[in-house]
Amino acid sequence: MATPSNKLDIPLQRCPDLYIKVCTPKGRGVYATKTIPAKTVIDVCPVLVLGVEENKSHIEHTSLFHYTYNWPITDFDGNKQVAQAVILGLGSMFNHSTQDQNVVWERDPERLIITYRALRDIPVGEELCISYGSHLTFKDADAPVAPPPEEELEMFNQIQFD
Ligand SMILES: C[S@@+](CC[C@H](N)C(=O)[O-])C[C@H]1O[C@@H](n2cnc3c(N)ncnc32)[C@H](O)[C@@H]1O
Repeated sequence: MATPSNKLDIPLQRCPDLYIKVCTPKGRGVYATKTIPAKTVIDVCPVLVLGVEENKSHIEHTSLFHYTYNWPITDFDGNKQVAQAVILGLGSMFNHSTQDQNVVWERDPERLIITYRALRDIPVGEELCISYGSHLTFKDADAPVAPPPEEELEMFNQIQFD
């Protein structure tokens, strides 16, 4: 058996208890086939960092735009910039959840990978979701539904007089 010998080599790890469900309200998504314990490594994904110009001139005009992550880089003059990166492996399949994120991710800029881990126990059948932050480019299928105004007023009255 060969093991990685260089410290920059990347041992891969993917949780096997997953499947991609198609035709969900968010398109395709990653779901658990078994309960996944908190802190389990879900996937280690290599990334492809795009040049800032390449991204602006080309990628932003394609569907790939909806799959890229911000990626901090330092240019040749030592200036810090935010580039974009395409995440290979399962990373590009995780949908967003505002209220029920159950997967966290961590960049490794030196080795050009992202590691995804379970934030808590994920029960069988649940979708694995990350957070894309607060600037979404689509209508959030998980957004909390605001109560109709009369119901809101009733709730307010209850809080005041109960
Ligand atoms: C990185 S892709 C995720 C995989 C994608 N669902 C697919 O089928 O290829 C990001 C896209 O998924 C969809 N998506 C992710 N989270 C969503 C959410 N909370 N509500 C609605 N659509 C979502 C949006 O179309 C978004 O541009």
